[in-house]
Amino acid sequence: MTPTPAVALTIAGSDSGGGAGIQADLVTFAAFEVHGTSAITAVTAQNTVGVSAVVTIDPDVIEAQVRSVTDDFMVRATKTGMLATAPIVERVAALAASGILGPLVVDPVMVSTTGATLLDADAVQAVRDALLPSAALVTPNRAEAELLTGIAITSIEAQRAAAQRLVELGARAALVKGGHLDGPDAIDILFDGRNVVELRAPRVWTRNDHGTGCTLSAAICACLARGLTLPRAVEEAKAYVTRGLADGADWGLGTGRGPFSHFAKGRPAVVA
Ligand SMILES: Nc1ncnc2c1ncn2[C@@H]1O[C@H](COP(=O)(O)OP(=O)(O)OP(=O)(O)O)[C@@H](O)[C@H]1O
Ligand SMILES: Cc1ncc(COP(=O)(O)O)c(N)n1
Repeated sequence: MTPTPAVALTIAGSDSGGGAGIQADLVTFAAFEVHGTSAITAVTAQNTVGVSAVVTIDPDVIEAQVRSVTDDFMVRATKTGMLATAPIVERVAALAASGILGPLVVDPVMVSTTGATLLDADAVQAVRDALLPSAALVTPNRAEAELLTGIAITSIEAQRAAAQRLVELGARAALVKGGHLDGPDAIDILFDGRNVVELRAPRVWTRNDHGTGCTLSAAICACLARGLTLPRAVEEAKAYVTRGLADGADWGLGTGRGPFSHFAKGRPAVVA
């Protein structure tokens, strides 16, 4: 029999194409043998080519979903994804500040791989001012780190500077991802307020990279729920992403930026 799993919560948007958002998060939680719960912030009509419609959910209904989960389950860690609007960011930040979410991984989703806006312009400031102070970790990609810090990310040194700035802004730790920088390796920089760690993996040449950011933050969240330290959680999550990208590199799902593979053989090597 499988022992009772740890519980993680994702507060994010739905991707009808199943590549990113809530769908990627729940599949990733399951891969790490963590029970996944969810609060949906927005419904997107989306596929590998684009986003054709977005409906945001009333903050009261988002809060009700969160409280339904936290009133009944022991949530060990939470991640946020697409938060869409400033009022949603502010409501989620208030829930986080009240202490019911456990360690919070903030993936500051702003634009989809296919170029659609997933966070209103006026919500960026709410992420910076209200949400970052509750984050155990914030995981921006290049463009998100630039918007949040004002630092142009053109090098590893700039990634380090941005990670340090994000910690100054209130996050306990920052992972500035390098998937959108050039070079033979995909290099992410983790700063936990004391140490800088460089995570490096060979770049996989593929068009199937839709959902990698969601998957990375969900995998970190799952590992935190299982009791791993932050550096170990990030290391395990990065390995999961690299393996999945390679596994699905030649897939032909959809005609655009295809979904990431969660079917790589072998279980994630997580020991709590
Ligand atoms: N082609 C690649 N090969 C290997 N690793 C990659 C590749 N692209 C991205 N990564 C890794 O995947 C993770 C997500 O990084 P990225 O910078 O792409 O974030 P993102 O833009 O939020 O993701 P998404 O592609 O879902 O929008 C990081 O660990 C990054 O280093
Ligand atoms: C609902 C939702 N959440 C997040 C993303 C970002 O993922 P990606 O950058 O891979 O498109 C997305 N496209 N849709």
